[in-house]
Amino acid sequence: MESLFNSKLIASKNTPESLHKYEVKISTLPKENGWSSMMTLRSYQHFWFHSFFLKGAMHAQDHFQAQPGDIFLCNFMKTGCTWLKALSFSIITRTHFDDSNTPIRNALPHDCIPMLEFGEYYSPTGPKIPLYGSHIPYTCLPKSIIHSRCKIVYLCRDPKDTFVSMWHYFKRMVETNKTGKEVSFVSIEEAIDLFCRGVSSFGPYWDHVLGYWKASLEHPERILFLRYEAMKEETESCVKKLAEFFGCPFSLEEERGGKIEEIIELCSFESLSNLEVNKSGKQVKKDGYMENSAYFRKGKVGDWRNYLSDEMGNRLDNIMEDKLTGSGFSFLNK
Ligand SMILES: Nc1ncnc2c1ncn2[C@@H]1O[C@H](COP(=O)(O)OS(=O)(=O)O)[C@@H](OP(=O)(O)O)[C@H]1O
Repeated sequence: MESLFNSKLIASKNTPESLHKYEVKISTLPKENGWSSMMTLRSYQHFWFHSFFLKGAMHAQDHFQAQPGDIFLCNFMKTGCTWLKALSFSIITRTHFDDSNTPIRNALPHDCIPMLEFGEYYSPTGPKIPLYGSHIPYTCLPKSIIHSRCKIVYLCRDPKDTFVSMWHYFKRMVETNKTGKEVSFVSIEEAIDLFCRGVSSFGPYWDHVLGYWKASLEHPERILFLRYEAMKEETESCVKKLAEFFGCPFSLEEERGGKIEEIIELCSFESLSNLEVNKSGKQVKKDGYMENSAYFRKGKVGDWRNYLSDEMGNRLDNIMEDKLTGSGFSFLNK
């Protein structure tokens, strides 16, 4: 495990100046007004991106130099990356921190593991570990990630729960904006129409899933494909799988000493959502802020039923199934 800490992080951090040329390019790309007047989406390499993420993604494509020992935690938005980050960070740093002094107790998991498209190539808190998060689709990842053969964990989630989670998250973002302008936000009915057309942050969701799914079939030793629902149902076996995949499996002694349970408990929805930092902390952004509590809404499987009719749910399921046909992956299979 020591080697994980010694891996060299090489990157050029982005700056407002270095991002300017991307802003110019982005302004020429096809656009959709998206879900809100403050969230224009731009089409780039067959996916829809919010300009803010796209700037960072383009900069990463040009400048990010992955190292063979780096590990990327990738997902479409709202499929559980806060949880995956907390678990992965805890697994990898378990010989450096224990339950009482882990940075997870005092920082949002997103502040422990940097996000590639935010241009944060170094974690603001905690040790320099070669873990990164990203929502960038597989085919749009910086080439050095593919060529250096680093490991990738991909987490997906039932599309209906993902959509509902996303709608709530962006609604909250719009409500806390500081632009001083009146900002519109779509109804859930309009939003699902857009989602079903593939128009959502990092959408289409099906192409996002397919990119990583196909890559995981081609390179199973390098890409671990996980589902949120399986993590909920069999958390222990997923945590063991992650540790093995990261190259730091739990020893018998750790297993007997309850290390796995300790990590699962620390990273559970109940525990994380009740930490002071996650109850009252905020992520300050250009146009406002996002309360850390927005990353911990309900954490339930099947919550979509409280917001979508059966007809809306079936429509989304049918579109997803249609797009995934022939891939060997289906959200309808367990
Ligand atoms: N520890 C833990 N366990 C289980 N589920 C959890 C956990 N932490 C966050 N969540 C739920 O994950 C949803 C947020 O997804 P992401 O973390 O991917 O959001 S983001 O893309 O980083 O903004 C969001 O789902 P919804 O509750 O359905 O909105 C969170 O509540």
